[in-house]
Amino acid sequence: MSYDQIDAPAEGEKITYDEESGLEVPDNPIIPIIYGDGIGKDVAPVAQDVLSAAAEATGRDINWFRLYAGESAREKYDENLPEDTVQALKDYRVSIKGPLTTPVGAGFRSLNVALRKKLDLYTNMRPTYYLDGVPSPVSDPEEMDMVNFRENTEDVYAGIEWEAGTDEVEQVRDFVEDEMGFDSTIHDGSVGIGVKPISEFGTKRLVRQAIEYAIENDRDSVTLVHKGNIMKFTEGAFRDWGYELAEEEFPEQTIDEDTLWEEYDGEAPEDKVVVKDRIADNMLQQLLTRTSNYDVLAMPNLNGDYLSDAAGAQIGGLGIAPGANIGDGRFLAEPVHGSAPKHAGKDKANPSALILSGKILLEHIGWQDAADLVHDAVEQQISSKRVTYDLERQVEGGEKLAASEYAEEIIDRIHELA
Ligand SMILES: NC(=O)C1=CN([C@@H]2O[C@H](COP(=O)(O)OP(=O)(O)OC[C@H]3O[C@@H](n4cnc5c(N)ncnc54)[C@H](OP(=O)(O)O)[C@@H]3O)[C@@H](O)[C@H]2O)C=CC1
Ligand SMILES: O=C(O)CCC(=O)C(=O)O
Ligand SMILES: [Mg+2]
Repeated sequence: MSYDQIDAPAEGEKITYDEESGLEVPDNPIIPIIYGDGIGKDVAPVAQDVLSAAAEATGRDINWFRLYAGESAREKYDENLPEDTVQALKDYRVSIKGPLTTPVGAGFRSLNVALRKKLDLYTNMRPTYYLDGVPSPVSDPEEMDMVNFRENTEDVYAGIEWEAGTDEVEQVRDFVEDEMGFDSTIHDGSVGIGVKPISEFGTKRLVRQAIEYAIENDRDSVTLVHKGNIMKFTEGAFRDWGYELAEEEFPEQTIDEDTLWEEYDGEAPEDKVVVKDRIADNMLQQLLTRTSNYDVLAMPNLNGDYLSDAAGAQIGGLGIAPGANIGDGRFLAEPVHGSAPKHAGKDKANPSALILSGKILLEHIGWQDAADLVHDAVEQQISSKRVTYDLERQVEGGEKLAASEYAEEIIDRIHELA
């Protein structure tokens, strides 16, 4: 396998994939890593060290393959997302990345979204769970144990939009008003117009992953989160296709909420996953008021983006909220947070979100023992109150550590726990 400006590590083997048997993972895999922009450059190298320590403590060896995107790629390649990077992510299948900055209002489109689309990583899975000792603005943060499945390739993130003042936007306006009959719906004068595609295919493969996850992990419910009362033919269709998929493909394993009450008096049998739906604005308050009623959530792209940051705030904030992008035979771990430019280059941002994203990666390749070590070491470290600035400011008696010091102490704990 040859690339233009990068070389794969000389040591290590490739993770391979077969549609029938899934991933084949050697004990010395090559795993690509993109450090990312902003705080990515602070948290990624130290998270990498923590994950290497967990692998070594369980008798394995990760051979990291550094790839470039965003600022680092502009320096090396004079472009944002080189073909080398995309090709290596495809070739090596299981990877991890830090955050990449996207300019607001103008400039290039999101490289994070581009990667998800180019690799067809159609699900963004963001688990939100409580770690002992984590400070939280709510009284019962331990009630939060949700896994968000966010559709990753369509919705308003498809990037189909036209800028105010262009010929294109005026053509779209004419089409919408004159040919589609929405006369007087759009205000006169400057306007930007976007398109929100939500497909049956995109919805069903996302909801399928969410239901499969719920079944495999013994979860109680899958909630479809949508704004289908207003956006009837996009988010409303998302809800309808979600229920349809559950009925078509999981008739024995799922029941809907009506059946739950009519046949089971609100107590679902142990072997059934309840499929229900909530309108998105209500869901955002239910996160706070009825936290323990929710388990696995499945939703279109924008709802999932908003909801995962809001849920993360309840369990300590973006500094500890992990995630991963998942497709068929491809996986890219990535925290919920962005590049937080104002904290960049100061060795202060919390690396836990990226470390715990790496924990999802370890689980994905079947290294549960290494994943457990990472989880336990991070939890112990937070309970010790020796934490990064974001948690220190919320913990009584906390001591502030640099990101690198915090990660070193986690590595010491991994060695002690192993
Ligand atoms: N997947 C990706 O790569 C993502 C990229 N982005 C991009 O990142 C850029 C910045 O976005 P922005 O809206 O500021 O959101 P960010 O998630 O980057 O940061 C928002 C705030 O969250 C807190 N925070 C985030 N990460 C950490 C961390 N690791 N440790 C401690 N605190 C943290 C900080 O809060 P405080 O200052 O209060 O301490 C920070 O100011 C944008 O260009 C955006 O497009 C955004 C989200 C995801
Ligand atoms: O790509 C970006 O810059 C932002 C994306 C984002 O907020 C997310 O995926 O959570
Ligand atoms: Mg986001």
